Parts: sequence; C-alpha cells; structure tokens
Amino acid sequence: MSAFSLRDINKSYGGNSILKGVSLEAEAGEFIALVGPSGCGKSTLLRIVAGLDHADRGEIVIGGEDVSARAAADRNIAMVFQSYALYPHLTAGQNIAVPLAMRRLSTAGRLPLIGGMLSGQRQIRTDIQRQVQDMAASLKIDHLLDRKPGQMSGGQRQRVALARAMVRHPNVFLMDEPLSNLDANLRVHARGEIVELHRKAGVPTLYVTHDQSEALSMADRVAVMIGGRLLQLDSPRRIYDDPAHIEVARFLGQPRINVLSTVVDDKGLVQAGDIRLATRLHLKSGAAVMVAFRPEFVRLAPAGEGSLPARIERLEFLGSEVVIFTKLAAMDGVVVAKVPPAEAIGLAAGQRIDLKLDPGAILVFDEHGERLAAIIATASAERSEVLHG
Ligand SMILES: Nc1ncnc2c1ncn2[C@@H]1O[C@H](COP(=O)(O)OP(=O)(O)OP(=O)(O)O)[C@@H](O)[C@H]1O
Repeated sequence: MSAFSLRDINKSYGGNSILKGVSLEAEAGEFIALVGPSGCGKSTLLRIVAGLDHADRGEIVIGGEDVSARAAADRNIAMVFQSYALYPHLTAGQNIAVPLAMRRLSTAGRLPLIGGMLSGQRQIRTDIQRQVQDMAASLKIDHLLDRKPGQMSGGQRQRVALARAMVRHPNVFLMDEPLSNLDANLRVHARGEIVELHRKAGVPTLYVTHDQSEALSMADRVAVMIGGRLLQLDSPRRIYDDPAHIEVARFLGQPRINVLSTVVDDKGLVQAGDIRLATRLHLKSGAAVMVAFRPEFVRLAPAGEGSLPARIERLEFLGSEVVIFTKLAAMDGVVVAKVPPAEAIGLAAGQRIDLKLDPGAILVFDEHGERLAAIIATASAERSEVLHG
C-alpha cells in the first residue's frame, strides 16, 4: 500500500483549468520533489493535499483512507511554507508547541494562567515541554527557544518552522519552497539538513521547489508538472537522462538541452549531424521530429573535423566549465556546448568550428513532444553539411 496517493486531481479557478488530472503514488518514507515552471499549479496541488483548498474532482488517500472530504486539521498533514508562517508574538518554543497544544490540551488548558492550575493539564504541559526540547535539540535550536521570530535569522526561523511541523509526527509532510528565503550557501547547507531529517523521521514528503538542483539532489523521485499535468515522475537520474517529454527535457538542465527540429529521411531514419537514428515506432518519411542533446554531450573540433559546422557566437566562463553558444552553419539553429575550461583555451567569438555529438546521448521526440525510443542506425565520420531544417 502506498503511503499516500493522489488520484485524478482536477481544479479550475474561474473557468481556467489549473490541475488536469494529476495522479501520483508515494511510497512509505519517500521524498518526492514537485517541480515545474511558475504558475503550473504546484502550490495549488499542495494546498489541496493539505485541505486548505478543495479539488473539483479526484481523491486524496493517506495510509489507505480517503481524506478528500476531511478538514485540514483532521488529515494529520504538516506543511512548511516559504514564509515559515510563524506566530510573531510567540517565542520559538511556543511556536513549536502550538500543534501539540492544539491536539492535547483543552481550551482552558491552553490559557497561560488557568492551564497551569489544572492538574491533568499540568502533566500534559510538561510532556509538551519535553517534546519541544527534544525536537529543538535534534534541530540544534535549543538555544533559540526563548526568542521571538523577529529576533532570529532566516535560517533559524526556517528550522523553527521545520521543528513545528515535525514535532507532531504527521502522516505526510508538505513543503512549499521552504529554502527560497535563504542565501545560496545556507540553502545548500539546509538541503542536507532537510534530507537528513527526512531520513530520520521517515515521513513521506512532497516538496515543491523552483530550484532544479534542489529537486535532483534531494529527492528519491522528481515529479515534473507542466501546465497542470504531471508529465513524469521518476528518479532524478531518469528524469534527467531519460525524459519522457520534450518539456521535461527542457525544464531540467542548465544550460537548457539543445533542441533541433528535423524531419524523418527517405529511409525512415532521423538525422542528427552525421548520426542517423532508427526509432522503434515506424515513422513516415518527411514526418516532423525533434532531436535533443544536452550541452555536456557536445564537443568542439577544429573546422573540418566534426559533423556539424558552426560558428562561435559567445563564450561564458563559469569557473569549473565554459558554456559556448554556437550558431549552426547549415540551418537556423543555436547549439550550446558545455566544456571543461581547458578545452576552451584559444576559442573566441566568430571562430568557425565543428561540433561533434555523442551518439548515445541523442534523444528523439515526436512533433507533440512525446519521447520516441531510438537506436543508432549509423554514426559515420562523414561530415554532414545539412541537418534538415
Ligand atoms: N485562488 C485562486 N483564484 C484564481 N486563480 C488562482 C488561485 N490560486 C491560484 N490561481 C492560479 O492558478 C495558477 C497556478 O497557481 P499556483 O500558485 O498553483 O502555481 P505555482 O506552480 O505554485 O507557481 P509559482 O511557482 O509561481 O509559485 C496560476 O495561474 C494562478 O494565478
């Protein structure tokens, strides 16, 4: 049984369809990163799972129970927001204690003076204090328990928000860009911390992020959502190496994957430079297809020694690598290469070069963007002047 599943979630706002049949199953203890361009519906989906909004159609099943009709408070889901959403007038310790107090103390027991005088409630308060202390110690924020959010840094506030979410041992964790307010160094550090906490707690997590390196580095599986549809849910490696759709390929990878439009030749093969690929599906001669290859699989050769003649437009030095923007000679296409700095020595804008593609790294997509399984038919050394435009 999956830890939680979303089945055919649909949502429209004012006649605009935002979520178009989103389904996914999370295994016990799994960390799923949900990525996609701005406005694709990530936060809407998270809010629906949390019970802060309702789907027009579809089911949310947690631990085998359909919770779609339950109120947010009855789903035992914890959510960490980008803004942390801490109560500004409460200390860190009081913030962390809120979900426990709401669950365990009576209304009278929550009152600061009266609560302390009610004997049964006194014991519960002591228990809560201990749980808060333990959680704060495991997140290394015990020295901050008496501070209010305004007296803490962004990173410290983020940890308090995490502690507050984790202290109640939820069935599911939802995180909506919890690291986006931190600076670059702290983000990388906090990534490791969240993964470690997740591993210890073992609570299935749905984590929304804009940051693809965060998604690829943290998640067991990555869900790529484009335009309200979940296009692929797969391991980070498969999402990157084996994208099921051109939009998935385009969304992940920096610089973006190279995409060239071409047509199937008269032998039914797809040509990319001097490489010809046969697709499993029989394609008609003249059918429009796209070939795509990541910048790290493009190498540069002196003019006359590669398969795709091009001209260097611009170079970007990024320290550990150099990104080279080239324009193909035979057609109106831009190809980007990413090479180690040593291979870019002596290169300059305006220079004519040839590109060599790694045959094993070429992906083929049909005109609708669906991936076509393809194998290499020929990879000759002959120079190709034409890549069909
Ligand atoms: N309450 C609402 N009423 C009307 N439209 C809404 C509402 N909430 C969200 N939308 C619209 O739904 C779409 C998806 O929004 P959502 O916030 O889910 O996107 P997102 O993928 O989380 O974007 P971002 O990455 O920018 O946060 C957007 O076009 C947004 O304007």
